[in-house]
Amino acid sequence: MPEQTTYKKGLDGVIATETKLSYLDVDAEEIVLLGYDLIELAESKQYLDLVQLLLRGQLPDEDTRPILEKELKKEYELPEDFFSLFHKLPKKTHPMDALRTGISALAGYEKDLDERREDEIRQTAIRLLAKIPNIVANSYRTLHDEAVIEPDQTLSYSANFLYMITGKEPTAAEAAYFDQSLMVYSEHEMPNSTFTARVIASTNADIYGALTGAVASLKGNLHGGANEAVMHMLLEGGTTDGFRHLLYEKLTNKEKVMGFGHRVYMKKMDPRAALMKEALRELSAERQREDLFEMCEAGEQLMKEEKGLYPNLDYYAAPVYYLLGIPIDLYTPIFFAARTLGLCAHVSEQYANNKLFRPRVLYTGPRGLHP
Ligand SMILES: CC(=O)SCCNC(=O)CCNC(=O)[C@H](O)C(C)(C)COP(=O)(O)OP(=O)(O)OC[C@H]1O[C@@H](n2cnc3c(N)ncnc32)[C@H](O)[C@@H]1OP(=O)(O)O
Ligand SMILES: O=C([O-])CC(=O)C(=O)O
Repeated sequence: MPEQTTYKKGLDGVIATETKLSYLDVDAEEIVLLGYDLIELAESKQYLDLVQLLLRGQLPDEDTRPILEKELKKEYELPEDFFSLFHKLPKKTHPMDALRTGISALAGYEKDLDERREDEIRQTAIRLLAKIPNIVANSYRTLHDEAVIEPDQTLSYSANFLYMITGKEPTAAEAAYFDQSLMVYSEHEMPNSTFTARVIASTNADIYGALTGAVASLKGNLHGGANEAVMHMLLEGGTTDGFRHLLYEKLTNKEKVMGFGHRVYMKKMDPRAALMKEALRELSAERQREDLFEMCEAGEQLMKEEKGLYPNLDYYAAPVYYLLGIPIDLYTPIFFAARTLGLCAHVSEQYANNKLFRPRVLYTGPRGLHP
C-alpha cells in the first residue's frame, strides 16, 4: 500500500506541479502571468505580446514585435489539400471534434516529432499558433460547404482570425475586442485541459498528442464548452424576464447554470469576466443591444442572490462573441485557439523538467475474491 496521503475528490486544491508560467492569487485578485497581472496586460497589450511573453519569457518591444508577427504569418498556411480531410467527416461533426482531428492530423506533417529541445518546441508552438485559427475557421466552413477563406497577411493576427471566421474584414474596434478576449483566454494556471496536456506530455508523448487531448478536455461544458452553453441559454431566455424565469427553473431542478462558479474563484467574480463584462457593456451600446447586457446583468444578480455564485469568463465572453457575429459553435474552438499559447508553454515546461504523472488511488472495491 502507498503511504496514506490526503485524498481530494477531483484533486480539489491539490498542487499538481511547479510552474513559472502562471498563478491564480485569489486573495490579491490577480492572475499572475510570469510576474505580470493578466488583466493589466489585457488592458494595455495585444495577444502577440503575450505570445512573446509566454514562449520567450519577455514582452516584446517595438523592434521584436514585428519579427514575431512575421514569423507567425509565415506559418499561416496549412498543408496542401488539408481541408479535404473535413469533407470526409459527417456534416454534424462539432467544430471542436473537427479541431481535435485537425490538430491530430497536423502531427504527420511535423518534421521531427521526437524533438524535445525547448527552443524547438517553442518554434513548434509558433507553427501551431499560426495554423490553429486557420483550422478553426476553415474546418467550420468546409463542414458547412462554404469556401475556405485564405488568411490575409495584411491584417493583424487577431483581425485575420476574426476575418476568416466571419468572412468580413473587422473594424479596428471589433478586432480589439476579439484580441482582448484571446488574451484573457490565453493562460490560466492549471485547468483540466492544461493538466491533461501536461499529463500526456509527461509520458514523453509529442506536443500534438498533448494538444489533441487538451481539445477533448476543453470541449466539456464544465470547462470550455460552457461558453457555447451560455449563449444557448441567453437565446432561450430571450428577454430579461424570460432569462430570469429560465434560471429559476434550472435552480429548482438542481441543474448547473453554465457560466457560473469556478473551482478556484468559487465565491468571487473571475477577474477576466469583469473585463469581458465591460467589453459587453460597450459593444452592446454600440450595437443598440443594451437588452442583451441587461439580461446578462440580471442573470448575474439572480445567481448571486440565490446561490452566492459569480460569473466566470465564459459567461461574459459568450455574448461578446455573439455581438461580433461569431457562430456559436465556434466559441469553444476560439477559446482553444487562444489557450494554445498557454498549453504550448506548459508542455514545453513539462518536457524541460519532466516527471511522469502517475498518482495512486483510494481503493473502494472488493478484495479476496477467487475465480
Ligand atoms: C473558463 C472556464 O472553463 S470556467 C468554468 C466553466 N464551466 C461552467 O461555467 C460550468 C458551470 N459551473 C460548474 O459546473 C462549477 O462551478 C465548476 C465545475 C466550474 C466548478 O465547480 P467545482 O469546484 O467542481 O464545484 P461543484 O461543481 O462541486 O459545486 C459546488 C456546489 O456549488 C454548486 N454549483 C457550482 N457551480 C454551479 C452552477 N454553475 N450552477 C448551479 N450550482 C452550482 C454545486 O451544485 C454544488 O452545490 P452542492 O454543494 O449543494 O452540491
Ligand atoms: O481555471 C479553470 O479551471 C478553468 C478556466 O477558467 C480556464 O481554463 O480559463
